Amino acid sequence: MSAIKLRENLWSVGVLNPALRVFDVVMEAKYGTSYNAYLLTGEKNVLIETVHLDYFDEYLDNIRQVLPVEQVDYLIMNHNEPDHSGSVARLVELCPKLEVIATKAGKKHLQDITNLDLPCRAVGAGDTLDLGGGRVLEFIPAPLLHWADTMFTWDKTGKTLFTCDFLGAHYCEPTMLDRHIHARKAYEEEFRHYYECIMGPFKPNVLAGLDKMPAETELVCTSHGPCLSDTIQWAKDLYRQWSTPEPKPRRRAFVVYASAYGYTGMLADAAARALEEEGYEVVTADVTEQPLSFCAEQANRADVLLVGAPTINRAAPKPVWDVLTSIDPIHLKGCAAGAFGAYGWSGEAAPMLHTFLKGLRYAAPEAPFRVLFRPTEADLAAMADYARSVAALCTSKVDEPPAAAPAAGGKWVCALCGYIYDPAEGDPAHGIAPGTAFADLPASWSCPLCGVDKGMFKQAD
Ligand SMILES: Cc1cc2nc3c(=O)[nH]c(=O)nc-3n(C[C@H](O)[C@H](O)[C@H](O)COP(=O)(O)O)c2cc1C
Repeated sequence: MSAIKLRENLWSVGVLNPALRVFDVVMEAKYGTSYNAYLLTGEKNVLIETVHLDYFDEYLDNIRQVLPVEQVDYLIMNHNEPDHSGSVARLVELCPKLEVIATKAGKKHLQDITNLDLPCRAVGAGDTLDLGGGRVLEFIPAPLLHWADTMFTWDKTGKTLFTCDFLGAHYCEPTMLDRHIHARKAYEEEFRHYYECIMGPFKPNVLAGLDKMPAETELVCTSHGPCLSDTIQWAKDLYRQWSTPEPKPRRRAFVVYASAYGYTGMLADAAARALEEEGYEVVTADVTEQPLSFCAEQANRADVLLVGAPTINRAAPKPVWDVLTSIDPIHLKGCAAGAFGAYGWSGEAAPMLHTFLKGLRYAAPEAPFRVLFRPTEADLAAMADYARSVAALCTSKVDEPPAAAPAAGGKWVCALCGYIYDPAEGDPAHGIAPGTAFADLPASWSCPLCGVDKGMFKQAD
């Protein structure tokens, strides 16, 4: 793909990778992808993103179709995953006077990815870059969309928002414009697939990101797939719909199991009955009868998860693992889980499942529950007790009322790395005196451990 003029002073200089079929190890890419990058020209010339290292030469050719690469003044990195930042080191080699711009977390990622001490300016909310000629870029941090370092860059003059992965899709559109997509249905499916795999784990951040998009945006330049102009509202509406939590009047439990001779199934039924009596909305599924997609969805929406498997050849059978490895572990706060199963002599399955669930950071009882061959009535009663003991560990909320305005004096915790800001201690290493309330920290303050912005902190329980 060559350089494409998108607007006055704005060029697409990214590349297509139509042969890609698997992205980030786990994500199918039926139609390949593009590594998008943009060049803003004027008194100062600005590149936004680089591309995957394998495509650096093509990227360079595209830039050179517009201007000599040595004339680029700034490189803005909205997000530093290596598919976008992979070529930064080579670009800096060619343009030693280039100044790189990223969030504080982005600067750190970039240094860890290039292993170089790059000339990088860290920017935060409201910071701007004056390009001369009346063109000023504004930076809008939008953390965890989908990395800690993510930000949007807003070009008010061109009414263009550079969103990196946000609103993107793995799709090759050679013209780079949504209005030219021929296989519309295929693109829409990829748009959804991309949301589910990349943005889905960060739904609250997606809603925050939508609210940060300037209303007058006319062009959205993403980092994968076509730029959006005609379909901005369509894309925003879908992101909002997919990210808005459904009402949850009751806690949900999912009892999922496999069973060769029905013994583990008997335990599953006893657990489901007990949880129903506890007031839970309960779904039960045998993994050999229900599709993995259904089981994965139920596991991800459950407040309490009970996983059962017989021991088969000293392990739990694969279909059960398929469900467990489909769980998105990012938002399991408050959720509880337990493992159970029938066995014949060695009984490894339930302990293995239990260890895995604890590894995902579910609240879990001390031990799994297992029974030799066919459960007795006493075993079924004990299984019901076990299910209740798991439910007792669940602390997830039901239909949470809108968050009250945070009190100024309490502790705050970083959602990314767990660092706790204690007003009593302050952060003297960064000029914050003991006794400074979180609300009084300057907007430029960031997490001393991982570098994310203040906005990533939540009030500690
Ligand atoms: C092919 C096969 C392999 C098994 N391997 C083990 C094993 O390694 N260790 C064990 O404790 N039980 C083993 N068992 C016994 C089952 O775990 C036991 O029959 C259990 O009660 C089955 O429960 P279910 O009816 O829920 O499938 C095996 C059973 C089968 C059919």
